[in-house]
Amino acid sequence: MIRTQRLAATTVERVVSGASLTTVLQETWRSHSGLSDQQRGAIQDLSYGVLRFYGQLDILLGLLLNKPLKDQSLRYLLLVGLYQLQYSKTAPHVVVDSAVSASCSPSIDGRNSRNMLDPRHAKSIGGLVNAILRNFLRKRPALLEKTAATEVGRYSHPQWWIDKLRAQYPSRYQAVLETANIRPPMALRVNQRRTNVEAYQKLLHNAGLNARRPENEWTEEALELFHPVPVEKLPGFGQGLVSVQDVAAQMAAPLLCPQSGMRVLDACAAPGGKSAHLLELTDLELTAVDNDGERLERLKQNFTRLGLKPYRIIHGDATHPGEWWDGRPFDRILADAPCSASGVVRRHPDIKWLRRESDLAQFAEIQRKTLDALWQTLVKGGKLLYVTCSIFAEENGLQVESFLNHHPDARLLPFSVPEIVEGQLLPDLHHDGFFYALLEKL
Ligand SMILES: C[S@@+](CC[C@H](N)C(=O)[O-])C[C@H]1O[C@@H](n2cnc3c(N)ncnc32)[C@H](O)[C@@H]1O
Repeated sequence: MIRTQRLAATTVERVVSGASLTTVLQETWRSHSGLSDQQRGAIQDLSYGVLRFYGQLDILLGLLLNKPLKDQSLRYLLLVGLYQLQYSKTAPHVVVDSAVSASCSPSIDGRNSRNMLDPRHAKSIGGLVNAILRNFLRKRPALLEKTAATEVGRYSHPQWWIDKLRAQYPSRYQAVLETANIRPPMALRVNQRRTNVEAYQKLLHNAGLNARRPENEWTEEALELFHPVPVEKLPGFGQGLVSVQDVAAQMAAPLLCPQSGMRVLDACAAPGGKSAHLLELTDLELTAVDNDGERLERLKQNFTRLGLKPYRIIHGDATHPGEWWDGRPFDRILADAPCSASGVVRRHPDIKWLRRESDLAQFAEIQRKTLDALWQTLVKGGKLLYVTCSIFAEENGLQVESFLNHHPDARLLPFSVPEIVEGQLLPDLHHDGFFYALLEKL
């Protein structure tokens, strides 16, 4: 466990310094190729867990320290230890002993080598780690109460994020914040070109995996697994029977109401989840555009796995359609714009610590440019579905309001889904947070 604690600590440290969790983990797997599946799973669990509760753990650690720690790697190791003591099933003495050993053994990445050179220093660091973690165990109820007296400690989100949600959703912000710290379910989209929900549910059952239809009736193809598993364990995954996709994300394709033979543009398409769903539903002349070449490769792999054939895949910029558009207007456009991703924090707990409040204005500007540019490529009478996985009004309701003010030839169409309130679907235990606006060109 020493190694997993250390690597998780390094991972969290790098994320808090500005790197994305997915990127850091990928680099860790590459540079530590000898890790077993179990070790990888443990490092991943610890890193996700610490980031989920980073606000609370950071305040707890502050209460346990007499003065701030200079050694940052030690600080992150202690956060990992506190997370394990509070949230994991590992026996407390195992967590503490392992953290003590991890703190005074030579670092995996070489940064702690001075401890190895000076045994007295190593001993005093080990003693400090032991004292802090045992102090937490002794004084846990009082410390937790003190931590929960602050909003950051209670909700483990940055204060600006909490303030914004409180202002925008006065009666629902607490539930939204609490839900964001709960592990998400694993939702599947059954490829109706290859099988159907009932048949796939049986396949899952035969493989010892149980799944249910989601309570809402938003999409016909969704299943929710009782227990998440790696995709390789899903029967027929490689043969394209199924994809992993949140239930709320599965609303996009039906909301766009595509009809057979239509010219459809997915302008921010990679890695292709919503494009693939569109093609699974209907025969379309689908153009998939994205400005990220690597993500487009993943889109191509997904289409191949699912047996789907788009009309064109274009490495291009949605804000400059003149560079790739053939001039024939589209009947339907999906604009799943880049956004803060504040609605998918359960799946990506790093997001809440990486985002700055000032990022919202930048996202809103890219979204505005994307909408303005794509509108020119839509046929009269055609529909554009604007989507974000954000829960902030700046990227959602306010963005669409401003668009409608500047485009007299646009009309906002209503949805018949009661959970979508003014376009916003807030996250809950069963799905992520999304925003949807269906605009018709008059
Ligand atoms: C929310 S993700 C799309 C997810 C995708 N629709 C799906 O369901 O799998 C947003 C995408 O927009 C792409 N993007 C960002 N800016 C873009 C631009 N100016 N032009 C085209 N694509 C862009 C990003 O590379 C990213 O893949």
